[in-house]
Formats: sequence, structure tokens, C-alpha cells
Amino acid sequence: MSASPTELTGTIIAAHGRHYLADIDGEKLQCVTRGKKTNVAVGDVVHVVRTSENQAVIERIAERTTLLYRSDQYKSKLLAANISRLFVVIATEPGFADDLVSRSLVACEAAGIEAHLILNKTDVTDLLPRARERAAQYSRLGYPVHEVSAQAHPEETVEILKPLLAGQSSIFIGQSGMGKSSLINLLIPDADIAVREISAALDTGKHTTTFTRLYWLPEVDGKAGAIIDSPGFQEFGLYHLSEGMLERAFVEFKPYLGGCKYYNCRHLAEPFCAILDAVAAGKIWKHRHELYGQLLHESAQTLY
Ligand SMILES: Nc1nc2c(ncn2[C@@H]2O[C@H](COP(=O)(O)OP(=O)(O)OP(=O)(O)O)[C@@H](O)[C@H]2O)c(=O)[nH]1
Ligand SMILES: [Zn+2]
Repeated sequence: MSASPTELTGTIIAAHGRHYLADIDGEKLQCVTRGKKTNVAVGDVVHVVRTSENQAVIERIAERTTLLYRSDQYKSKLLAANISRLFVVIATEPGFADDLVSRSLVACEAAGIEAHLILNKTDVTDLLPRARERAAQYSRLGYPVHEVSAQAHPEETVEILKPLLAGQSSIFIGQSGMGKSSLINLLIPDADIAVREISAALDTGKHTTTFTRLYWLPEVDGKAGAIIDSPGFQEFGLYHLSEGMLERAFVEFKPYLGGCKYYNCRHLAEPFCAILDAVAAGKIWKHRHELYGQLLHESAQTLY
């Protein structure tokens, strides 16, 4: 369906509660949804109708290539739409939680998004060997790990990350304190100004760090890229993933799926289970199998 003459097409660049900011060819319009809908995500391409000089109402959301979301027992929360790559930022210090890293990776697999890890603060050399060892668990699963130091080696950091971001729509996520803002500021030199502009337009007052926002990257070979920055999180609920999605979202299970005696094996306590055998043989990381069990449990608790 093509846009009607009164409709404008743009991209959602920030979301704060039910208030959205759309970028329409460089012009920023404050947007609301019709009714009480909250089904819009940063990164969404939207068709809007202007209601005043700087306001509009969202009429339609264009078909998405991907949709990343979190959920708890009661509801799901959209994180970002149309992203092609996700970067989980971890660091030598403070300590990072494997649980959150793996949940992010599982969410990516389920959504068809390519996932990478960024190990920041490599300048903290006494903690580096241990952090590397932990990060290697993920590179063994096939997720690339990029070592950087936003503070001690800013130029090298940009050199490493730039090619990974070119022409992609990426999201950065991570626990608080890993250096995500430091990295974004290196990659988007005007990020501070953009944030002030966005929060003024969204009228978020001083809650400037609590919203998700999109920054455009300069075009490379005619392809525009974007970076989405999301607030630091402490939880990543995945209640919305079904059992079938879960077993496929653990990449290391793939060679064993179909090898269990029972076709409806849940890989928890069943006899002759290929996954459990692989865990026992040390071929599947026990921590990840435990997380799988936890996520199965969560998926059975959904109330919506
Ligand atoms: N040693 C070292 N410290 C760093 C590096 N990058 C960032 N930091 C510090 O780590 C702290 C957290 O950095 P931020 O960029 O605010 O981290 P964040 O992940 O955005 O955290 P939130 O804003 O809480 O979500 C700050 O004190 C930074 O100065 C680095 O490469 N090396
Ligand atoms: Zn099984």
C-alpha cells in the first residue's frame, strides 16, 4: 500500500512512554499513537499525519525486518525495530552477568538479528585475562568478540567498530557501567547535542538517560547506517519465546536437535536426550543449559 498524499513517512528516533519522535527527512515531529497503542518501537518506519506544526499522529507502521523485545509475565516491551546487528557491551569491570549476555543472544537468535560482543576497558589489564576467558565462551559459540578501550584507546576503538557499523542498523545494549555511553559518544561525536534536542522535543525533562534513541551514521557507499542506544538494563525477560523457539535460539543445541529419543523431548530430564548427553559430555556449557531450563519455565508463566 502506498502512502496517501496527506501521509508523511519517517523513522522513529526516540521513544519515551507513549511519546515518540519521528524523523521525517530531517524534520523532527512529536508523535502519538491512536488510542492507547504502544506497539511502536525506535527504528520503526511509520506513516504519520501532521496535526500541528511539530506534531503528528502515527497511522501505520511499515512492515518490520526484525523486532527485538523483552517481556515479563504480564507484558512485552519493544526494544527496537528493523535492526540488523546487536552489540552486547561487556567490560573487565564492573563484572558482567552471563545470564544477561546469554538472554540478549537468545533474543537475537529468536528475532533473526546478528549478535556481537564488545569487551570494553581492556586497559584494566589485571582483570583482562579473566574477562577474556569469559568472553571466549561466547566466541566458541560463534559470536564475534571485539576488544576495545573507549577511554585509553579511543582512535583504535573507532577503527575497530566503524566497519562493523557501516551500512547496518545496530543496537548497543549492556548493563550499567560497561561503557556503552562512552562508546556511543566516540562513534557519534554530536550525541550529547542530539540527546538534548530529543529530550527537549519529547519534553522528558531531566529523565534524559531513560529513553531509547536512534542516531544516524554518515552514509557509506550510499548506505545509511544507524545506532540505537538503549538504557542500561538489569533484567532481560523472555517470557514471550515459545518452547520451539527456545531450543532453536540456543545455537549450540543445533547439532543435537532431532537426536533425542522422544520427538517432543524438552531436554530437561528425559531419558536418551541428545542435548542432556552433550551437557554431560561437556560439549554444551552447563550454564547455558540451565538458562534454557529457566527460560522454558518463564515461557510457561505468561499471562497474556
Ligand atoms: N578504565 C576504563 N574505564 C572506562 C572505559 N570506558 C568507560 N569507562 C568508564 O566506565 C564508567 C561507565 O562508563 P559509561 O560510558 O557511563 O557506561 P554506561 O555503560 O553507559 O553506563 P550507564 O550510563 O550507567 O548505562 C565511566 O566512569 C567511564 O569513564 C575504558 O575503556 N576504560
Ligand atoms: Zn532432548
